[in-house]
Order: sequence, then structure tokens, then C-alpha cells
Amino acid sequence: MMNRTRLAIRDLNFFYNTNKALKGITLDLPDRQVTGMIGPSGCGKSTLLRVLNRMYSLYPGQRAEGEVMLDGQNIIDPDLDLNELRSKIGMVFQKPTPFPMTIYENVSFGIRLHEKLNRAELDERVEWALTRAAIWNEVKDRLNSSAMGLSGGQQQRLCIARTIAVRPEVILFDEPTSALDPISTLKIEELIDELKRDFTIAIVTHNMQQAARCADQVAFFYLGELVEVAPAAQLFTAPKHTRTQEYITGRFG
Ligand SMILES: Nc1ncnc2c1ncn2[C@@H]1O[C@H](COP(=O)(O)OP(=O)(O)OP(=O)(O)O)[C@@H](O)[C@H]1O
Repeated sequence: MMNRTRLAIRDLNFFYNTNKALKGITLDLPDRQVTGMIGPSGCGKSTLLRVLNRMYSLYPGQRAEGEVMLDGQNIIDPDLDLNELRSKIGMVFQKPTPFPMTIYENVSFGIRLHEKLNRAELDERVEWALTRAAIWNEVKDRLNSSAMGLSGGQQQRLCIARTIAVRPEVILFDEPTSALDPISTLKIEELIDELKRDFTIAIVTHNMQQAARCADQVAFFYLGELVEVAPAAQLFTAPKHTRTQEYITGRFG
């Protein structure tokens, strides 16, 4: 059974100037479940994540139309408070992107932007976020060391801690393990599984095994359209559309 909808995408179109990169997307992200987004290069997966956190707003010539409803608000409304949105929808990128600061500062930075906590509360929140991101034990004795000294996998878990530190409702992962070794990848996948107890998650991945392992439902995109969305087990064993079938059996993409 799917949980109730946390984020509802309705008839969403997106344009890079005249290039229509998303065409009439309608998709629900169920609360505290993982939605996997798959499809061949250029199908619009990353564009969709950029819409969900309003990254495109920085670029003239890029625009969205339609509805993306979160907490009764359309997040593509130009009047929306972007700071508030970014505290509700967090994003983890393909390459780990720690700030050139200490481990502690990486995690506390975003919290300070959004909330006024005293030192003890801040310490507690930082520990909580690092614990939830399964990296506390590795860094607790070096919180004041530079984040740049961590391994790639540790840096990615630190970025996840930084994202959850502001207690978002939704976390977007854009190919979060494509720069990591198999062991670090497994750790991130286990972490995603654990984080869905509290957060609604979307993950873009090129790796179909990863989608099958992590996702409750999987959405297949092709040329800017959502071809099909189904529970993971169903999409990978009994897809309804020929395009999906061809993609998952490796005939293209
Ligand atoms: N900055 C941009 N300006 C113009 N067109 C763009 C821009 N970024 C992406 N596009 C186009 O939008 C479409 C969707 O691209 P997008 O990057 O979302 O695909 P993707 O599915 O994430 O691909 P990949 O798996 O390779 O990351 C493509 O046709 C792409 O050429």
C-alpha cells in the first residue's frame, strides 16, 4: 500500500527557452516512501529535480507551468519564499559537495540560516543529523577538522547530514552514488532505506538494481514524458509499456 501523497505533481511542463524538457508530468510522491526516477540520458530526470527545488529560478529563459503541491502551496508559484522551500525540500547531488569548512560547520550552516538555536541545541541537532546520516561515530572526535579531509563516501554522508539537519519533508537525491565505490554505495542505499521512516524521498538513478533495491515506486521517463509509474517489483517484472520493457532489458539507454 502506498502512503498518502506528500508532493503532488500535476500537468507539469518545463521549458529551457523554447525546448520543452518536461511534458505534462503528473506524479505523486507518497509520504515516507522512496520514488525512483529512471530513464535514458536526456529524458528529463534531473530537470524534474531542478523544478522541485526551484533551482531553475536562477536562470532567465527557464520556466515551469502546472502544479507541484506541497503543504497546500504550489511550489512553482513565482511568489513562493525560496528559503522556506529549501528548508522543506533538500537536495543531495551526484558529486559530494561539502563546503570548505569544518565538519561541524558544514552541518550547522543551514540550521543557522533557518532557525535560531542556542549552542547546546545546535550541538544536539548536529549530533542528531550526523547520527541519522550514519557518520557520527566516524567524525565525532574530529568535528572541528576540515570536511575536505573525509573520504568520498564520508563526504556524501556528511552532505546527507547537512541536508537532513534542517529537518526537510522531502529529500531529492540526484544519482547520489555514481561517484562512489560499491561499499560506500551500499552504505548510502541502507541509509536511504532508514531515512524513509521520516522523510519523503526521490532518487534519480541510472542504476536499475539500485532503483529496484531502494525504491517503493519507480517512474520511467522518456523524452520528457512520464511513460509509467508503478511499484518497483511490478515495473521491473511486468512493465505495461513497450518502451519501459525495452529500457529495463537494456535494449536502449
Ligand atoms: N541548461 C539547459 N539548456 C537547454 N536544454 C537543457 C539544459 N539542461 C538540460 N537540457 C535539455 O533538457 C532535456 C532533459 O535533460 P535532463 O538533464 O533533465 O535529462 P536527464 O534525464 O537528467 O539526463 P542524464 O541522465 O544524462 O542526466 C534534454 O533534452 C537536455 O538537452
